[in-house]
Amino acid sequence: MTISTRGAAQAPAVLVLEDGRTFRGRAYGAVGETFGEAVFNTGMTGYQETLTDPSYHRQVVVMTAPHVGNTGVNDEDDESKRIWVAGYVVRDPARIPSNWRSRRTLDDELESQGVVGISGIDTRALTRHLRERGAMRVGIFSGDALADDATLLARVQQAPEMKGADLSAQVATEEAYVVPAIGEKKFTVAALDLGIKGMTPHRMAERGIEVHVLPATATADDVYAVNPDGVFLSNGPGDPATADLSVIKAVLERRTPLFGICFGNQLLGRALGFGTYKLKYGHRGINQPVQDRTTGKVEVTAHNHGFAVEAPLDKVSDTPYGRAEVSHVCLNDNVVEGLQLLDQPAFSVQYHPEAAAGPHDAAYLFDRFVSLMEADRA
Ligand SMILES: NC(=O)CC[C@H](N)C(=O)O
Repeated sequence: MTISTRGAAQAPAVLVLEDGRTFRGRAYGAVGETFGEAVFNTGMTGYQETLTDPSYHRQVVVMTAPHVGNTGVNDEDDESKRIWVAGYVVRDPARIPSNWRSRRTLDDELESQGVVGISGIDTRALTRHLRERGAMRVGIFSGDALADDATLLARVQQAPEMKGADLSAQVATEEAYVVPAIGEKKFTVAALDLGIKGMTPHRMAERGIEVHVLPATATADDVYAVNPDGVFLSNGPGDPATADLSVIKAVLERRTPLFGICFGNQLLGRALGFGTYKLKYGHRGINQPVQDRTTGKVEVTAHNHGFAVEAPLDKVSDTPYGRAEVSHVCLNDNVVEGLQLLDQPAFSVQYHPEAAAGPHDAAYLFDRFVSLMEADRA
């Protein structure tokens, strides 16, 4: 058992929002300074998956769950090779992790990976502030980085914004790699890594798909070099308005079965001619209600998105690649959560059917992708 000796003994830390609101607490993880976009995640479980989700690159994540770190850090649940969040904000860190898989404490893991965090602040007040004012830039400062409030505020206001940020290439693999099919191989999929989570190729592999994960900079020639039955567009950080759409357009031209998740949904939307916009504070958590309008069924789903597609909910749209419609919608706020083309085998969702962490209600979407590839072959 590892007992954290820190907690209240930690150095003072301060969190400064770009509108000047300030919260004082204790350093959690590394001591130092960090900047990013302040966003809140409402998941009661799954902090290890959250921390290692590359889509959180350059974001400071505020956990609304008041007690974080209870199950420590294990060697199985990482979604990528490292922690990506730019900073971490918790109310009450667990000092004694308790789980049969736990190998390290969360604060030790944050410290060893150099992730600056803060604990002991009123995360409910901070979340309500972000909900009312919207996601905004933030800084966390401790140790030598502490200074007077005006100096810290000026530094936060100089940090880069999320709008306009082109980040996929910073988090994606540089080299292509293959995730083999589990059991009999039935299909080959080329997956564009825009910030992919490890569970996603695994969910495909479980269905007999050999997944060729390609760098974010892959060209259409790279995609077709693997002779794919289908193409997959991953999740990823940053503003979808900055992404290059040439590969997606080439795939749509050739009518290859296409499935996208999250950033992938936004890029498919943009390739179809829809806009994307920044939500006020985004959807981040594992209990978001979504309706699949193609079946009427409601599913509880995992989300992590700050941008969304702007597409008409009440009519079929004509696009350069045929008719398209909104297939999924969030029941909390009517945000577009999925798109499907009616004249060719392409669809996408704004949320996370790979469910790491999260409920498994949306796993059928991987089966839908398999069905499209089967039909395309027939
Ligand atoms: N998880 C994702 O793919 C996030 C997509 C995009 N960066 C957003 O915040 O909306």
